[in-house]
Amino acid sequence: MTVDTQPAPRFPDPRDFGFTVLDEAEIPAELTALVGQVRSLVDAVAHTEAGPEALERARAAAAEATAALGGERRAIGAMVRHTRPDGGAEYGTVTNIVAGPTNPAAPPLRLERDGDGLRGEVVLGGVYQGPPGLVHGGWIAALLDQALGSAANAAGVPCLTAKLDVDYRDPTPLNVPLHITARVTGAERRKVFVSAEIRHNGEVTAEGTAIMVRIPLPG
Ligand SMILES: CCCCCCCCCC(=O)SCCNC(=O)CCNC(=O)[C@H](O)C(C)(C)COP(=O)(O)OP(=O)(O)OC[C@H]1O[C@@H](n2cnc3c(N)ncnc32)[C@H](O)[C@@H]1OP(=O)(O)O
Repeated sequence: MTVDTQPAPRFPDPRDFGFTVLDEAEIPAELTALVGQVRSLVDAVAHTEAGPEALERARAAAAEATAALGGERRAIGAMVRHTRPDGGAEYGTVTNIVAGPTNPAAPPLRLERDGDGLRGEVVLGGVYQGPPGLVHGGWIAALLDQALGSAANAAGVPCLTAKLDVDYRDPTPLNVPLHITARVTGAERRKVFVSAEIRHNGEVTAEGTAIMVRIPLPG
């Protein structure tokens, strides 16, 4: 493989390309608490065996909570900036389905730099179930895609996934810590090659490799 490009040291500021960006510190604590509460609600609803009266009370309370938000919506594409301890900035969409801090449907997965790559830990509960007691294969792919994309983007250039390969090596259990690692393994022209693993108790349950393609930026 020819490695003929070097990653740029800094990811471009999305504001320069017309995106709204908020700093993660600007997310109100009340919103973070609400997101956590809704995650608990989704888990409770998915697994409830409550009777009709309790279900109707819960539905009415949920409708009231929806109305309380007043229809004020953040724009699609809004981004959030995470400032690393070294002062560098990382960006993601604020409602990213895997890692978005305001998305109750996101587990969420938080990835931190670790040497040349990224690592993170996540616990997926019953709402991520596929086969009995196991994480849905599509969500395993989603976790890997996020880790792979984040590793490529952490190298400093915006990329999109062009090709994703997932090797499901062992069942991935629910309700246990899953350790995720990802790293860039090479680059060739606009292609960035990345590799990631999900481990439980030190054993690899799934591996992913991807070809990410760098997006040409205006100017
Ligand atoms: C900001 C923080 C982000 C946080 C992480 C987010 C993680 C989530 C990541 C995602 O889920 S991204 C969303 C899913 N992916 C997409 O929606 C991408 C859809 N596809 C496209 O938009 C285009 O196909 C793409 C930009 C990937 C490539 O189109 P281009 O027209 O720009 O590229 P082109 O066809 O010129 O190919 C450039 C190189 O890539 C190679 N390539 C393109 N598609 C490929 C493919 N599918 N498989 C293998 N190689 C591929 C192609 O062969 C070529 O290689 P060479 O330089 O060797 O000639």
